[in-house]
Amino acid sequence: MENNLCIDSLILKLHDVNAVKFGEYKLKSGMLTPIYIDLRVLVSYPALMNQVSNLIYQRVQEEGLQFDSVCGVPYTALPLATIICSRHELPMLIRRKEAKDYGTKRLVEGICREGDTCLIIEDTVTSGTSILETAEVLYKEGLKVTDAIVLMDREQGGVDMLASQGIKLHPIISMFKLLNVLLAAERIDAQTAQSVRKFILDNNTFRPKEENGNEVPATKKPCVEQNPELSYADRAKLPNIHPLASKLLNIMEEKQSNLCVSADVTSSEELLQLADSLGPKICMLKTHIDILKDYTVAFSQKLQALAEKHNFLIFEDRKFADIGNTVKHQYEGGMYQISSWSHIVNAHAVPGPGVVKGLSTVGKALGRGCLLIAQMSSQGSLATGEYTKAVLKMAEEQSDFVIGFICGSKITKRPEFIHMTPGVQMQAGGDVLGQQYSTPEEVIHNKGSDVIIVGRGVLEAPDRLKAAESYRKSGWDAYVKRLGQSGQ
Ligand SMILES: O=c1ccn([C@@H]2O[C@H](COP(=O)(O)O)[C@@H](O)[C@H]2O)c(=O)[nH]1
Repeated sequence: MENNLCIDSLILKLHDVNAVKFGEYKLKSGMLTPIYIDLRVLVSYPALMNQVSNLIYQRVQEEGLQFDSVCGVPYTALPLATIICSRHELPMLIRRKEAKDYGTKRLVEGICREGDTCLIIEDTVTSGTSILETAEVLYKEGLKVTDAIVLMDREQGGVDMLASQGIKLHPIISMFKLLNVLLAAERIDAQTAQSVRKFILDNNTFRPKEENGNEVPATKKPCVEQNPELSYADRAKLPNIHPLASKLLNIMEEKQSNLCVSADVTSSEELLQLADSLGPKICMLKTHIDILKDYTVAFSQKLQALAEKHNFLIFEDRKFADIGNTVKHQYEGGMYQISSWSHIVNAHAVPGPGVVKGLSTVGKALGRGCLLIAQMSSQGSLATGEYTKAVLKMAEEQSDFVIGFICGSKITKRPEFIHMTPGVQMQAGGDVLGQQYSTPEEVIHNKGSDVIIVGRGVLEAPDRLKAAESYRKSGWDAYVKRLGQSGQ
C-alpha cells in the first residue's frame, strides 16, 4: 500500500514535469501513439531522479535479483544506472551506441568477465527491442542477461517479447496504472483514458512464433456486447450509485484488484493473520463468522482496523433467509452483531422483499449494503431462470440498500449493481460436495462479472500471498481485456 502511494505520487510528478504527454506522437517504430512517455526530462529534476533510482533499486531488492553488474540502456537510463551503482557501490557497464574508431573500439565500457550476469535498467519499454539490443551487445562480451527493470511499461508486448528471449522484465509503473492514477486525480478525463487503453490493447507489438516459424494467428476476440462498458472508476462516479458500491469500485480501481478472498478458517488468529497479509491484494474479505470457534468483540474490532489499514471491505457471507423481523435481529444482535462490523451482507430472495426491508432497517443508517443471491455456484442450484429474474427485480426495487448480486455471470446491464462470483479457481472443475469452479478469465472476461471470490484456491496454496497475487493479477487482466474489447 505504502509503495502504491509512492508510485501514485511519482506518476503525478511525472505528469507535472511533462514526462507524460497526451496528443499524437511517433514512437521509435514509426507507430503513432496518443500517449508519449518522455523520461529524458528527468535529468533536469534531481529529486525525481533520486526517487526513480530508489524505486528501481527497491524493486531489485524485492525481486531478490542476483547479478554482477548493471547496465543502463543508453541514453535515458544511463544516469539512473549511474546513481544506483554509485549509491550502492555496484559495478557498472556502459554500452556505447557506436564503437569508437580508435583505441579499444569496444562497445561496452567497464570490466566484463565471461559468464557474469548483467542487470539491465531501462526507462520506458514498448516492444522491448531496445533492451534486447543492449542484451545482444552484452552477450557478445560473454555476459548473461536474465532480468531487466523498467520504470514505465507501455504494456504493448515488451514483457512477452523479452520473456520469449529469456529475459524477465520487471516493470515498476504500467500504462494502465498510470492512466488510472491520472484519471482519479482528474488530470485526464474518462474518454482520454479509455481511448489510450484501447490504443494500447489494439497495438500489441509482440507476435509469438509457432514452432514452424510462422506467426501465431491473432486469437479471435470473444463475442461481447456492443454497448461500451464503463470502467470501475467511471461506475464509482455514477449519480445514482450507492455510496458503498462507489467506495468498493474505487478501491478496486485504486488497488487494481477485483479479488475477494473468502477467509473460511476457524480460528480468529488465523483470520486476522490472513487479513493482514493478504490485505494489500484484495478489495474485499469475505467471512463466515459462524465457523469461527473463538469469536470475540475484540476480534471484530481488530478485523475492522485491518480493513482500514489495507483499504478493503468486509463481507459477511451470512445468507440471511428469513422473514424481515427475524433477519433484523440476526443482523443487529445475537453474539456476532454483524451490522456493527460488516460493510456488506447477503440474503436469499426466497422469503420475498421483506428480507431486504428487515435488513435495511438496520443497515441503511449505518451505510451498509446488501447483495442478493441471484445464482449459486453449486451443482443443481435452484437459483436459475425465472428465480434469477425475480431477484433482479427485487434488487431494482430496493436499490437504496441492495448494491449487487452473488451470481455466476452478469445478470443486468445496470452499471450501478456489482456482480460477485464465487466458485473460482485457476483450473475449472469442482469438489466432491458439489462446488463448481470457473477460472478468473471465464468469470470476469467471458461472463462479465466484477469480483472473483476465491476461498480454497488461496487458502490451500503452499504460499497464500503468492496465490492471492496471482488471482489478483488474473482477475485484473481479464477485466482490462474486457474493457478494451467493449467497443469504446
Ligand atoms: O454460490 C455460492 C455462494 C457462496 N459461496 C461461498 O464462497 C466460498 C467459496 O469457497 P471456495 O473454497 O473457493 O470453494 C465459500 O465461502 C462459499 O460458502 C459459494 O461457493 N457459492
